[in-house]
Parts: sequence; structure tokens; C-alpha cells
Amino acid sequence: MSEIKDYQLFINGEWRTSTSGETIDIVSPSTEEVVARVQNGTAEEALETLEAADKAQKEWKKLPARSRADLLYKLADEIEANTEYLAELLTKEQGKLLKVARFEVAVTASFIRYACEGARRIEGDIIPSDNPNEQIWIQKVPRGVVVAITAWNFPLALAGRKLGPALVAGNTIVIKPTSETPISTLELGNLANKVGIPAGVINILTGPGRAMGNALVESPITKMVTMTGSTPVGQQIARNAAENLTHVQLELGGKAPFIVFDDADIDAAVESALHSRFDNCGQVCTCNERMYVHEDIYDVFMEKFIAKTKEIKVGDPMLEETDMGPKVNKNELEHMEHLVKVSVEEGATIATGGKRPEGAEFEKGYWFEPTVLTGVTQDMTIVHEESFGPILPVLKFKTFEEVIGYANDCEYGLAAMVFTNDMNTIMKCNDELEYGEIYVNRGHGEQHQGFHNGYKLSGSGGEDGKYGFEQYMEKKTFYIKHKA
Ligand SMILES: NC(=O)C1=CN([C@@H]2O[C@H](COP(=O)(O)OP(=O)(O)OC[C@H]3O[C@@H](n4cnc5c(N)ncnc54)[C@H](OP(=O)(O)O)[C@@H]3O)[C@@H](O)[C@H]2O)C=CC1
Ligand SMILES: O=C(O)[C@@H](O)[C@@H]1OC[C@H](O)[C@H]1O
Repeated sequence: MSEIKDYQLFINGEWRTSTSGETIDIVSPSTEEVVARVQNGTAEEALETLEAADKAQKEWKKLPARSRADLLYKLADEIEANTEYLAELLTKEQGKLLKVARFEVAVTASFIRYACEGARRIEGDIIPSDNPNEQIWIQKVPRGVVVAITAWNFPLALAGRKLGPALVAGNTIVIKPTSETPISTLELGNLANKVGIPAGVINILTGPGRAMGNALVESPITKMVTMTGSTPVGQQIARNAAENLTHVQLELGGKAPFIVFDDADIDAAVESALHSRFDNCGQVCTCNERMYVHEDIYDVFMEKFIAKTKEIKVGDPMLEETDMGPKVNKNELEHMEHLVKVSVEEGATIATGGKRPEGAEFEKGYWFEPTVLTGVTQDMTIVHEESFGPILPVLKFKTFEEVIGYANDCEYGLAAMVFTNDMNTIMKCNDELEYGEIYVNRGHGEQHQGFHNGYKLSGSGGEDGKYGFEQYMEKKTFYIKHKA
């Protein structure tokens, strides 16, 4: 049994035990052991934190953006300097491979550094007026207090992705990590104090979204909510924020199609399809959630793909040789079993996987085999419901029109992946696929300078890059008339 660490709320630069007297156990997905306890914060503590963040923002926004960035560069350096410690916490709380957890820590620092590069690019406009002796200035100004609500699959990176641009723009932030995986995020509080980020600029509160989350979203002090998570919760947040017309930025669910045309580089497509489905146990928003393979190459493709899938080593995420760890919790594991059951009932065939692995090492933990379903038709549940796990339904197609129709037959619109070497096909996919992010001849994986933008029920507002940075600022228009 490993040591159980108790965490507190991080409010206005101080660690505080909640007056609720209640804690939430954080359970390792690999062992089912309690690895930490976090506070179940109260609505009163949410309000107190928002007030502290609001007060701190009045001073924080006066700092030159470059000075704000200097402090955040130091935070990024500290995150990097604590890679092993933070990575082990991520593996403990989320079950991700230690090598992927190290990548997540690096990405967290990288998200923050990328935001810091924007400190000298907060540009406005000076526009000539129709009136004599008058100018029009449009300035970009911070919104105020930003509430950031994050999901469990990349908890630390999602926090960095939001706090970076929020703080460089001159806002302060209250982060509410998911109750599933909050501990690596909570550690940011210690690092913020260490590098001298002023009290109240970064705050971290824990507690169930329906209580703590609601309290933060519904307050008029909150001037922006940025949330990453499921579509139903995103919709609820949008409803709760509507009362104050609070600006909301949502990164939600997905059901990415992975399309392999008959002229694709088959080996490259197999490799990308494999990683885009099974990395992080399939818990990535842009994952290959359904695969369409042209009938002319289906047999040769699937022989290679299924063989590679069977080679995936499921096991202890702390070990270098492991390829895939567990699902994050019991509910998610049971959701996998449910999806396979429904798929088979609807006529699908399990080509490989489909159940919990056997063996002493899998007695405890939320393990599921990498699963490929064939004989799938477009009307099946698994083609439309997000699995967010290691289950891949595969369908055949004949024509371009047919597969585009299948791909767009979806309530989500986050990401799509396409393998072809034909430029006309690529351009037609760009024109016709209803997705905010399209990957051509490669698997998923955003870059900071891009724009992570979900269509339809996959979100609103978008994140990353210059357009994501813009979300964290308001515009102020200034009409200035002077004496002739
Ligand atoms: N588009 C993207 O970039 C990404 C999308 N996702 C999506 O996230 C989902 C999985 O993540 P998961 O954490 O389960 O998502 P959830 O939607 O269950 O939770 C997301 C966050 O919202 C909080 N929350 C829940 N209810 C409310 C509420 N009423 N008001 C405010 N906050 C609330 C949760 O807190 P708590 O857990 O404490 O209740 C959590 O911090 C998948 O659908 C996946 O597609 C995941 C990663 C990236
Ligand atoms: O949120 C996700 O699932 C992805 O956007 C993921 O989060 C951080 C990584 O950089 C992305 O792969």
C-alpha cells in the first residue's frame, strides 16, 4: 500500500482544509488503492476564492504582459524540473503509462511557454474615424476571473492549456480539476508559490462538478468559463452560465472517423490507426473512434491491423514495456463492456479483445483488452456513441460520397483522419468533412499553434493558437476627438 497524501484547497496562495469536513478518495485505476484524498469544497469557499481572484486580478492586469509571462516561464521551468514527481502522480491517479505521463508534463510546460510567446502580441487597432480630428482605438483587455474546468484524461496538460493564455492575457484563474484526477493539478499550487506568482492569481478548488462546478459557473464574478469534458456537462455549463451571459469556451466529446482510401500507404495508415485508437487506453478526445476502410484494400489492411492490435501489451503503466494501461475508473470499464455487448447484439463481430484480460496481474484495476469490431454497419450504436476507450468499430466503403456521408453522419464534429495520396480526394475531404480538425496522412495530435475547435456538439469557441488566446480577452473601443 503506497502512502496516501492529503491535499487541501489552494485559495489565494494558501492551502486550506474545507469547512465541509468531507474528503474525496482518489483511487489508482491500476490497483484500486486509495492514493490520495482531496477536499470536497463548499459553495462558500467557491465564492471566497472568486472574490480573492477578482481582487488579485486588479493588480495582475496592471503588470506588463511581458512581466506576467516572465513569471509563467518560471512556472513552466518548475513543472519541467518536477517531471518525474508529476508524472508518477499522473500515472497513480489516471493510470496512464509513465512514459506518456512524462510527455504530458512536457506538454503542460510547453502549453504555458507557447502562451508566454503571446505576451508581446496583444495587439489592437487604430482606425480613422468618419469625423474630423477623431481616432478610433480598439484595445484587447482581460476579461477578469476565468474559471477552468478540466477532464480526467490529460488533467495537468488541460490545466496548463488554460492557465497559460488566461494569465498572460491578464486574467486570474480558478481551476476546478475533475474529482477523478485532481492531484497533479493541485501540485501547481506549490509551484506557483515557489516562483512568486502573486496570491489569488492561480487558485485550485476540488469538489464534484455538480456542486463546486455549479457554484463557480453561476457566479457573476466569473467572467469566462473554459471547460474540457463531456458534451452533456458542457451543455449544462452553458445553461448555468447563460444567466450572467458569461463567456463560455467548451472542448467536448468526439467520434472521429478514420478514413483509409484505396490508394493509402497501408503500413502508415495501420500504424496511425493503432496509435490514434489505443494510446492512453483510447482516452483522447480526438481518438480514432470509428474506422472506414475502402473495400479494395480491406482484407490486407485488416490482417495487418488486427495482428498489430493483438501485439499490444496491456499491463502495469509504470513499466517501460507496457503499451496500454487501464481505463480510469470502474464506470468507464463497465461502459466498455456495455458497448461491446450492445454491438454484438446488433450484429457486430469481435475480431479481437472484447473483454477484461485474464491473469493475476489483472485481478485488481480497470483493465480492458484492445478491441476491434468488424461486421459493423452505420446504424449501430458503436458508430455514433463515443467510447472514449480501446474499442474500434471498422466498416467497409466503396465510394467517396458514401464514406463522406458516413463520416458526417454524427452529432460530433471535433476531429477526422484521412489517408490518401490523391490531392483531389484530400481537397474534397477538406471541403466536405464537417470537422474542426482534419489530419491527413497522419494520426491525431494537436499542436499549440493550431486551433483545437469542435463543430456541432463537440464544443464552442475553440482553444489553442492565436484564436484560442483571443477568447481570454475582451475588446474595448475608444473614440477620441481632439481639438483641431
Ligand atoms: N474536446 C476535448 O479537447 C476533450 C474532450 N474530452 C471529453 O471529456 C469526456 C471525459 O471527461 P470527463 O471528465 O468524464 O468529463 P465530464 O464532463 O464528466 O467532467 C468534466 C469536468 O466537468 C465537471 N463538471 C461536471 N458537472 C459539472 C457541472 N454541472 N458544472 C460544472 N462542472 C461540472 C467535472 O467535475 P467532476 O468530475 O468533479 O464532477 C469535470 O471537472 C469525454 O466525453 C471526452 O470526449 C476529454 C478531453 C478533451
Ligand atoms: O484533451 C485531449 O484529449 C487532447 O487534446 C490531449 O490533451 C492534451 C494533449 O496535448 C492532447 O493530445
